[in-house]
Amino acid sequence: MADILQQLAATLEARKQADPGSSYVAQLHHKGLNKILEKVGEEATETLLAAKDAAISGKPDEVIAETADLWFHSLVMLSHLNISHQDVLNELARRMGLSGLEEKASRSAQ
Ligand SMILES: N=c1c2ncn([C@@H]3O[C@H](COP(=O)(O)OP(=O)(O)OP(=O)(O)O)[C@@H](O)[C@H]3O)c2ncn1[C@@H]1O[C@H](COP(=O)(O)O)[C@@H](O)[C@H]1O
Repeated sequence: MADILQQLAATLEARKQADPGSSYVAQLHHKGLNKILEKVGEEATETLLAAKDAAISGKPDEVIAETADLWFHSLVMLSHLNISHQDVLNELARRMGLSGLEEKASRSAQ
């Protein structure tokens, strides 16, 4: 999993210098942050619609494909902002073993 993210992130970084005529990722960078955010929002909506459908049909294919689209466009967003995907993985690692309920309670106690 981390390997795939690593490989994809390296490709996304390289595509910043690529020709928008021959690369979808270069095209997104060329169009700018607003276009990238539009795609993230669009893919998030498509993911939740696919999840609702999957809950009814029991078929996971569409929700898997839409989640991949969402993760991919989120990685493009991070790359555009020069934020490493590794920082997100580190944040998830930091949270390992920290109960979401405990974390929420510690916030409201502050
Ligand atoms: N993982 C992906 C990936 N997932 C989804 N997509 C593209 O994301 C787009 C999703 O947009 P939509 O489904 O909304 O389709 P659309 O209607 O064509 O999009 P818009 O016109 O609305 O922008 C499609 O064009 C998909 O092909 C991806 N494009 C690229 N990658 C990875 O990025 C690498 C670099 O891609 P290029 O920059 O194109 O070489 C590839 O080798 C892949 O590893």
